[in-house]
Amino acid sequence: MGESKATTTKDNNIPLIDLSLLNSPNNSSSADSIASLAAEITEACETWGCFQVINHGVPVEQSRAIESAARQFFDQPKDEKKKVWRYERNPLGYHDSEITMNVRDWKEVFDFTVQNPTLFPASPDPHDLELRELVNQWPQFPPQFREVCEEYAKEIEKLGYQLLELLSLSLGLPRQRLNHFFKDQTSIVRFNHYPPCPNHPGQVLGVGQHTDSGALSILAQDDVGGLQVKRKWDGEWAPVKPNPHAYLVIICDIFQVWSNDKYESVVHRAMVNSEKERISIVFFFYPAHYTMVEPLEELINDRNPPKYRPYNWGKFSAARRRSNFTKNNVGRIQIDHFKL
Ligand SMILES: O=C(O)CCC(=O)C(=O)O
Ligand SMILES: [Fe+2]
Repeated sequence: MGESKATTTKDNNIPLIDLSLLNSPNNSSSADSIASLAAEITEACETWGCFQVINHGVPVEQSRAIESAARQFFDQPKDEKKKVWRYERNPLGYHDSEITMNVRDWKEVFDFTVQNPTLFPASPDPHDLELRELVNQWPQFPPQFREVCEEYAKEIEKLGYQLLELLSLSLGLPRQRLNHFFKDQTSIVRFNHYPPCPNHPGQVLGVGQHTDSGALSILAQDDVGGLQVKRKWDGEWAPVKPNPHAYLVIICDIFQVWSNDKYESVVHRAMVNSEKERISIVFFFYPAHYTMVEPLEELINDRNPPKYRPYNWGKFSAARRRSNFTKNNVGRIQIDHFKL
């Protein structure tokens, strides 16, 4: 008999975690049941660097409303969308020319922040202490676009905190250990729209392989499919099958640093479809701009010394944004630059 190395999660199925314990009306979650949820998350993060959640508490009407608003917005002529064009001083709104790892992506995007306005460094220069207020740009059409986005942001932020607390427990830390980093959060909700790509579907990527730079990303996608995550144990691409009831939770670079590499951010990409357009909606949970990101002191010791030197989230993120505008991200800043 061949030896079986299969564990519960090391197959082709991204772990599915049920959060009904936290989101049912009369939830009487005991410490034990929360601990077992946290243990599921530990395994998922170590094995995959991502997991799906169901019974996540975000009302279905709100996810439907935001998907429909995104679709109606992108369906407009380019000139209409350009009325909320993002520019370097205020990088929120619409744009269509993102570059991932030096390759132009086949997509258009609309971004808004969860806190409006959001305080952010004016430049990546570490000596420049000037801050700027980033202000959302709301389109006139579809009507209620702004309300739909703001309502959704409140719900997805609640889920973000629930996941943050479970992740903190999953690392053996107090439940609210990480919450303070998000007091003045710089989080963004992003709509990604990938038009059909009839000519070169094999060569063009909707978004090239990358890791997300924040703490976690919470991703919803429509029924077309195309998102893939890289399996950590063999480097193969695994498709994330569309599930209208689930979000994909992605461990991002900040968790990799906080956990001193116990959790690694997951590499992912989106393929284009030759016939169908595709939409995804991502919540990027980002801490306050002044956050110094470094391995958490409780998780390091003589045998496990810090693997990263501290970096400033706002400056890091400003440098990433600058490289999007210069359309040249050769040497784009990565957490590897802070590796000890
Ligand atoms: O559209 C997708 O499924 C992936 C999007 C993504 O990875 C991103 O926006 O960072
Ligand atoms: Fe991503």
